[in-house]
Amino acid sequence: MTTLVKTPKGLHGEVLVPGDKSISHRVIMLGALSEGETKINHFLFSDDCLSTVNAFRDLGVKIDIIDEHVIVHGVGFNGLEAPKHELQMGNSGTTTRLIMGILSGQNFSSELIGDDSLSKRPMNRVSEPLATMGAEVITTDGHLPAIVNGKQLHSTNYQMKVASAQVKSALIFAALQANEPSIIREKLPTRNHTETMLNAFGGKIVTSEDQLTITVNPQPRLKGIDLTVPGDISSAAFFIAAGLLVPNSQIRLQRVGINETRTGILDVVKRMGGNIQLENINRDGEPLADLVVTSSQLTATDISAEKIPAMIDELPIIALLCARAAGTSTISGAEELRVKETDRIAAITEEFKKLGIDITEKSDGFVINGSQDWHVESSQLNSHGDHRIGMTLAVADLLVDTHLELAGKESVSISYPDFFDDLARLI
Ligand SMILES: O=C(O)C1=C[C@@H](OP(=O)(O)O)[C@@H](O)[C@H](O)C1
Ligand SMILES: C=C(OP(=O)(O)O)C(=O)O
Repeated sequence: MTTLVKTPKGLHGEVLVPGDKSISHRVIMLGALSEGETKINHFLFSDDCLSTVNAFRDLGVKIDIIDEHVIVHGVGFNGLEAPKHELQMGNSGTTTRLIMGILSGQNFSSELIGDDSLSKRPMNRVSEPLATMGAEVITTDGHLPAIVNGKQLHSTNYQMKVASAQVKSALIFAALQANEPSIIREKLPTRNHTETMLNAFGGKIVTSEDQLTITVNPQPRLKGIDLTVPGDISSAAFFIAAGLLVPNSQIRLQRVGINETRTGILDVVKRMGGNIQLENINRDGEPLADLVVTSSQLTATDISAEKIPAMIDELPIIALLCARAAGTSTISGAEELRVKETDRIAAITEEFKKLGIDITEKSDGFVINGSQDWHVESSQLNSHGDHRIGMTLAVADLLVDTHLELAGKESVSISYPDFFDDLARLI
């Protein structure tokens, strides 16, 4: 891979990890639905989050970007305007599914379109539960393009069928516009940013002690806030792996979000014997810490369904940790990976085999026999247009002497436009 020095002698330095993608999407949405201004620091300027910014601009919301800061001039739930053309969702599943919940309760219709990858991803997981509230989301055989015909919504008491923060959040956004309180029951706890952020904006969302039942009180008057977005642990994950796997490394990852619905990777690394120290922990609002990562010898682990939501986007890079660890690791209950930007189970298996990794594809995950000694079978790697596969392969490149080519490396701009620059600075 042209930008990198082969097999570096160790990675050293600090990375200010870019803003959290999930939180960046939500702060634009909540800011738009609030009264007054929302001022955002450390917003993630990546393609996915810009899809959210552009969609809300198309809905009549003024959003200023001044230097590195974003100011959303909120219009309230009743202030969105009918878009003059289709809303372009780009590659972003989060934008699409959350906005469906918002648009379902408006008094106009909207059409949502997306790129080829997004147009293959399932949308009936959102349109069907929304229909229990009287919403009308008309998909194309369960996919985009979709038309959302805004309706007066009523409350729901809904048991979720998939463990998905996107589906949960769509239902919460719709429930805010309903006439009575709604109850949403999760299968497994998923990231809770919508709930915690809504409460910070003045909403009343109550989560049960086991995190599985969410009660949404409708018709809140939301007020804009000032927010500094924490670093994205899903982006930090690539440097966590690089720091652990490249011998003689020590890296400090600054101001990373450590919300416990997202830190599955930290638990896995600990179980595998990896050395990550948390420093400068700050628990005002979304918790943050610096992560200090030191090269470690890893041992194999098993990851099953109940652990998956807290590390769903980190599974490609966790699979790489397993590929380097001593022993046989299994990842199961991860069938959701098949409906991400690409089929991540198939893509990881195909690309890891090129690297000489002993990996077996399962319907819901992998079995991986780890080794420090891979015999590269093909140097022509492919991101499959998926940012997380691309960054995983870039970390793998640090571990082999063979010159590798990565097709589709530009896909990193979906969540981490400066990824290759930040990596190069550590070498
Ligand atoms: O709500 C969110 O911000 C996200 C939820 C997850 O998707 P699912 O809800 O489909 O699990 C995750 O994979 C995605 O990157 C971001
Ligand atoms: C799955 C992801 O995002 P989204 O669903 O928003 O496209 C991701 O970022 O890995």
